Amino acid sequence: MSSSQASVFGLKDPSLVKFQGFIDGKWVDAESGDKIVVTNPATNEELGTVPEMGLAETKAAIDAASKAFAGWSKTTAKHRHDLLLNFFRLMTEHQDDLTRLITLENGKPLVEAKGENTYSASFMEVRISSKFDYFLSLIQFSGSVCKLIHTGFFKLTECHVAEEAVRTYGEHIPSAIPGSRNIVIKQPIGVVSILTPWNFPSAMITRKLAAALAAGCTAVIKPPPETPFSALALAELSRRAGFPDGVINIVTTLKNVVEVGKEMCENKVVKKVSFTGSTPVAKLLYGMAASTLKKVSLEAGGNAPFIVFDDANIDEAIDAAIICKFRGSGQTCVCANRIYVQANVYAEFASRLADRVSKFKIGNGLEEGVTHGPLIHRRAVEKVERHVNDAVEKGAQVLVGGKSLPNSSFFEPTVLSDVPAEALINTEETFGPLAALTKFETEEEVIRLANNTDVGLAGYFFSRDVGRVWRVAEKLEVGMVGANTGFLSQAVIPFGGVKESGLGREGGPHGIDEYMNTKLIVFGGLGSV
Ligand SMILES: O=CCCC(=O)O
Repeated sequence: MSSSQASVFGLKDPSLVKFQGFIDGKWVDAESGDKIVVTNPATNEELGTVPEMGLAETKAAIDAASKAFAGWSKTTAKHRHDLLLNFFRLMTEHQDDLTRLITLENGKPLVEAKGENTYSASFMEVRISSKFDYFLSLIQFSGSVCKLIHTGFFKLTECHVAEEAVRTYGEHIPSAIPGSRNIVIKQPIGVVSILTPWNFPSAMITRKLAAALAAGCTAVIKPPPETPFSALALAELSRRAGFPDGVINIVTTLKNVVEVGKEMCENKVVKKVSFTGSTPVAKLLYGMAASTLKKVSLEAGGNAPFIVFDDANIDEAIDAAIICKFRGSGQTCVCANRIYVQANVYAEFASRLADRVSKFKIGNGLEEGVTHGPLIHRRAVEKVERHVNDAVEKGAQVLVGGKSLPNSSFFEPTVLSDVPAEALINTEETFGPLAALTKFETEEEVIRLANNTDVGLAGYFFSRDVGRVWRVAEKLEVGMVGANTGFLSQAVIPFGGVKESGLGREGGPHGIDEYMNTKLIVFGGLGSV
């Protein structure tokens, strides 16, 4: 592709738009010459193409990562930390362009895409003001959410993923054997395969990559075919930041995804697989990685309950439901999927939520005033449609929205009330802008409903009763609980789920550990010293 083709993206720095994969520090096409067409989900217009890579390119990328590991794993933690900070600064410097790329290929409005870039960069380094920027973007997005900001939040963000590079401490364990010492050290695990989804084209890469790089690992990344341009721009910035050839490699694929994924999970050289996506795919990859007993981090599907008790602050609960349900047009793995509201406050909550949702403006995320973009493709729209129709057939009422826009990837932000327990939405993650409200009577009943699912990523609830807050937080079968908040995501938290939502934790000190081996060294022969 020529620079004039890159100019359709309208970036200040068009050289961030890459139409090739990235292997061993070089921009490369597929051996076959085949291409994947990438479209803008808001307009269905073609944005450009990337190579349809296969087994040969995947092996080459793994080989490059393996050669690079020899040198990269021996660099000092301080050196890796400094390069990660360079990466962070470049992501911040090119914020406008990276934001625009996310909107163009994913569809989310610019204000949200900017929030994603800030979030994404924060995996490299968290600045206090950068998290503040993220919340500002949410304020614009949701109206009156500013009440969610409190000073304690900023203190929590003073720990950085890049900073964790210099904190991979070992241990000394007093020995049970006379004349010996037990020392435990941490070593980078090796080549890492990273497979990411389209809902966060940038942040789901850096959440894994920053920790891998900080630990001293090298990586082969397979971005999703819907949103490869953000990934390729990150590769370009990693080159500018000074990461050596082969440390970061990107293989783009669509049709060959099965053979590429299999190689990424089964190749003996790869020592760790990190995946974010659906539970069925997580299970497949887990099975493949088992053939060589690789370490895995799997962040899979959620079906988050969002519970409003009648002692809650209803204003705050509504603000939180808006963020929690409609962020990314509902295409976020931690989005509320089932909203349970206690009988006494049900009518008020339902009508006020519907009123707020009726004021959303859907459209092309590049346009001023648009609050919500399209879904990623028509298949995603069809799933939301199926869930709405099923719930309505089973007795639910449409309070607002309920329809798709013809021949497009847009679905009206929707609120359904009186959704029965047997509706599909209660057992499957919708991944769309559909708030499904169900009335409940007692705490015991709602805990049973909330936990009645095979997955357990995030769960949220609102209550001002301190005893209940502790009780419910402990009883929810999820990896992450929002108690009086609908927003959890930060670079420093242990992000991950229980049950069929996955394995492992990403982010902060827990995240870097996933990319390291623990080694014991027993020093003997020390006599009586
Ligand atoms: O969709 C998965 C990740 C969402 C987040 O990090 O907030």
